[in-house]
Amino acid sequence: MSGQDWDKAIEEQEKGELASKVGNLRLNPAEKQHAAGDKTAAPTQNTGDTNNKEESEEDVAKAVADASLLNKALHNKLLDISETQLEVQQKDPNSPLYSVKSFEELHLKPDLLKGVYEMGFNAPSKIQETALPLLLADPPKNMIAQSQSGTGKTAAFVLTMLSRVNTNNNWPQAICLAPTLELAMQIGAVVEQMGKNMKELKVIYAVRGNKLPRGSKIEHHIVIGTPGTMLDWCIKLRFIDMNRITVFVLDEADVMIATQGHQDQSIRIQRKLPNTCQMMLFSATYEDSVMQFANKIVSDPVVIRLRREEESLANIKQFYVLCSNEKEKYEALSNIYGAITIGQAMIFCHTRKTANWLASQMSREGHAVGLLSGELDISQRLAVLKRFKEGKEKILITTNVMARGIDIEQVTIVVNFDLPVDMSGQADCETYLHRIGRTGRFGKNGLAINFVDRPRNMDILQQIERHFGRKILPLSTDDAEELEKIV
Ligand SMILES: Nc1ncnc2c1ncn2[C@@H]1O[C@H](COP(=O)(O)OP(=O)(O)OP(=O)(O)O)[C@@H](O)[C@H]1O
Repeated sequence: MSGQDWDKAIEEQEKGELASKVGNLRLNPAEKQHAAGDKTAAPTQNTGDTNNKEESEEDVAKAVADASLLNKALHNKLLDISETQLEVQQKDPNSPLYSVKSFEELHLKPDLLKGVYEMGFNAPSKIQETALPLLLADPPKNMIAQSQSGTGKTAAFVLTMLSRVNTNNNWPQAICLAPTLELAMQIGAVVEQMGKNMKELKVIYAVRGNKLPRGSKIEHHIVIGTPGTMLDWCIKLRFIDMNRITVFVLDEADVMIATQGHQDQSIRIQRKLPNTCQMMLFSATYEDSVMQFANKIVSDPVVIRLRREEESLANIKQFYVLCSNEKEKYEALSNIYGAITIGQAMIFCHTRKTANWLASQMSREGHAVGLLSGELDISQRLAVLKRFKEGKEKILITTNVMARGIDIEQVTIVVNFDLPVDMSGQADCETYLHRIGRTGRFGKNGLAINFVDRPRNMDILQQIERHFGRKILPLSTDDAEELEKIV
């Protein structure tokens, strides 16, 4: 098969997988609203013009939101995070922390507890154990919670919203903000599933295109939406009486801050809420920029962080292989594959062209290869990622752009076919950490192999070594015995 044939074959294979695999990504707001008993118009796509600056910011925001959506779709069950550490910073020492081991201990409404069990949740996840007693406490606690995707954050705040709304009162009591329509719809799906036994419950989506007549008063208990439309509904159109909101959730704060407009709108909404309203903010990362934003949104919070090993390189063995050109790199890769048993590998290339070429070469040699490339839309990317996750392909070849922010739980080896560099050609250490952090998760030992085109890339490798203060050892891929020793 030629490279091109192969590209075509994989494309067809990916498309074939789609129908069965990505159903729950194709969320239809109209259906969701119908399911929630809503009679309002279905949202449509925005066709408004944007200027160039907004477009580029939107591009970044879209990439970040896409990654988040893919992560959600990939993590359809809880991660095994037994070796992560939970850190809780609490401002009020008079209110002791305690954690629960069962949902019964939370004294939920019977209909809600039934919904939780019907979702197959037997016991709270690690973050839920600690967060839920605080979130459901009286008086309510404000919270900033950070933990990676798939640890149960969404379920925690949805449970809180559902616990706090009184369905006898036909007005909005909980507002939830998400960065995109798709992410808002995903939250809505969890609300509807968990609250399905709460017969009177009504949910509405404040998202682009969902137009209500002027002068409307919303009677739904929970409003989920994106900052722009929510701001209009709350302030300009006054569909919602802000003084009656008792719970405010801001999800995916790290994705939200990719757009300045979203930040400003979120802050303006939050300012209109009463002091008594419980505020919560969730994020998958804990960067300074996220925390600065979080502190503007949530006053006097309990801060919960779930730390994972990924943030350190301590348990990852790092090597480099000197090569002169791509052919030599390919031979080195073949030697590694010939000498050691590799579970699953991720291989990072600098360009789409190299990734395509490498995928076709490896596939020709009989390897089961997945290719995450720039041509794929989000559903296709999900299909590739799912196949890899399910072990149908043992090798995933990708470029930086595609893999950024996507959370693949465990691979045995990461190969930097090309070292990560920034726009100015300098070492991109943050990306390096993100790439190789995919191996060595949860305290297991990981392996990272860097291919170095001499001599220029040696300098980049040394920059990475200096940055992390860790030696990257030379490796000769001609010596099978030496190769065996590295695993
Ligand atoms: N206590 C639980 N028991 C079993 N499964 C759970 C529990 N809590 C959540 N889950 C499931 O685990 C998966 C991840 O949960 P959730 O979506 O709440 O995590 P998250 O941290 O918000 O991650 P993401 O940002 O990817 O959505 C979901 O499929 C959810 O249904």
